[in-house]
Amino acid sequence: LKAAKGGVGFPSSSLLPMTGTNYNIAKLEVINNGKSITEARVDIDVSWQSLEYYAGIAGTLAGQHIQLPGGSFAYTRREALGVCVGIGAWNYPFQIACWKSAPALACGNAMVFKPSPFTAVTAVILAEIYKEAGVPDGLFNVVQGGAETGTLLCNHPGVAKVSFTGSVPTGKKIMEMSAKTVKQVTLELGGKSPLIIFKDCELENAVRGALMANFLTQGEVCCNGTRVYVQREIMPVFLEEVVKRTKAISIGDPLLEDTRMGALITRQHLDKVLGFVSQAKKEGAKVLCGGEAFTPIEPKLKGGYYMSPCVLDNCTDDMTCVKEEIFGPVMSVMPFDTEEEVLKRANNTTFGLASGVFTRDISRAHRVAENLQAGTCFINNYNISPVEVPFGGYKQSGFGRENGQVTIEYYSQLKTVVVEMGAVDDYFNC
Ligand SMILES: NC(=O)C1=CN([C@@H]2O[C@H](COP(=O)(O)OP(=O)(O)OC[C@H]3O[C@@H](n4cnc5c(N)ncnc54)[C@H](O)[C@@H]3O)[C@@H](O)[C@H]2O)C=CC1
Ligand SMILES: C[N+](C)(C)CCCC(=O)O
Repeated sequence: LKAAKGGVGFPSSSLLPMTGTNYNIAKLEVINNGKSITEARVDIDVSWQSLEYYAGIAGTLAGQHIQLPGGSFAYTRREALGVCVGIGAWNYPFQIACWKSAPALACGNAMVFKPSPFTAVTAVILAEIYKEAGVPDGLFNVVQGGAETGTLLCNHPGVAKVSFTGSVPTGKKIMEMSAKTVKQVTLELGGKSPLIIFKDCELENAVRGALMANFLTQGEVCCNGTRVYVQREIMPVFLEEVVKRTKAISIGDPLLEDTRMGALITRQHLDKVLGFVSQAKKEGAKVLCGGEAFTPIEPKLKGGYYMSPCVLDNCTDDMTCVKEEIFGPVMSVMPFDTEEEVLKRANNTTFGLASGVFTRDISRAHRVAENLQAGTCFINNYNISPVEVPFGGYKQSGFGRENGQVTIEYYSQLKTVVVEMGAVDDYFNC
């Protein structure tokens, strides 16, 4: 925890080469994932905040006392589920491991965590941190592997719960496997979230919000607001600003302080994202900037999986780039005229992870938030996720929540104890 906070090293770690105090988890996460060091630091901050938050909540877990007639009473106890499995995605490797294990351990469970094979390293660092903090052996375990390992964990009869972050197709398989022994399931799946920008917005904030909604972690974020609906009157000025700033994003060595966009996760994934851009062009979208493989000047970065962030104009709701999760730095922009129309279009998706609205009209903001079918609605910002605030999906984006007090309910079960203070009824008259 100390290391996460300030770069204080762990003497016992075999994985972290110690070169002073600044070789910290964030740096390792950059090497793990490819995101910029500036972002990785935020991820690690959010991670230790999650550990502290649930450590605090652990002492507050309580049941209810219910009085019954005749002096009898009942009480409820919040108890652990048992062994919980966490299966993580590669976009927020350390943070996901914390978001799952912190509430799990706070509720008295053990956790077996399987990171994505693309980002295997930092979950092991978390295990070392827990060990140093005094967590007994076996309470938090990291198992490495891919789909086969995940399948074994989900089918294991000794596992009480599976918490999964990843794609919708894998989430469906997890649910199916878990059904065999009635395991509880939390699913944090994909999205194609709408971001609605009204003409009365604070434009500067709306433009910044659109960048936040699309370009963090190279666009590989499940709750990204990739369908950007802009009220027609402000479309030209919005596009001008958003394109100007998108072009100015510094892409390159993610370990450098000035870099704001690093490399995508794999060559295959980069090709997939570039394929979405080609398909968008074929379907009539106009590339206003980016959407191409990018080669940084430094020779050592040649062959890296970089691409320039892309803004697509002339998009319509039926295009592939507007319907499917791209999971890369590609923003699709569409005009709208009325609130009623845009709400219908925004909700016309099988996903429901997040949503956003920019407006200065307070009534409109809350009305839109109420009517958007998504687990989160950001008003006048996007993609901020304080640990106190529940995060999770509607529709095929999943169910269950992470963060916030409510997550306790997803990692515990309620026992009712009924106490008779009088005689037992002679009901059978014998
Ligand atoms: N919602 C989100 O945060 C994420 C969404 N995705 C989406 O999924 C796409 C594919 O990325 P992947 O890493 O292949 O995601 P994925 O959903 O296949 O994998 C996520 C995790 O599940 C594990 N897994 C895969 N198949 C499994 C199975 N049958 N049983 C149990 N565990 C299994 C993986 O090893 C990994 O740890 C991305 O391009 C993106 O569109 C990917 C990562 C995160
Ligand atoms: C931290 N935040 C909100 C940008 C993304 C967290 C969800 C994810 O795992 O993609």
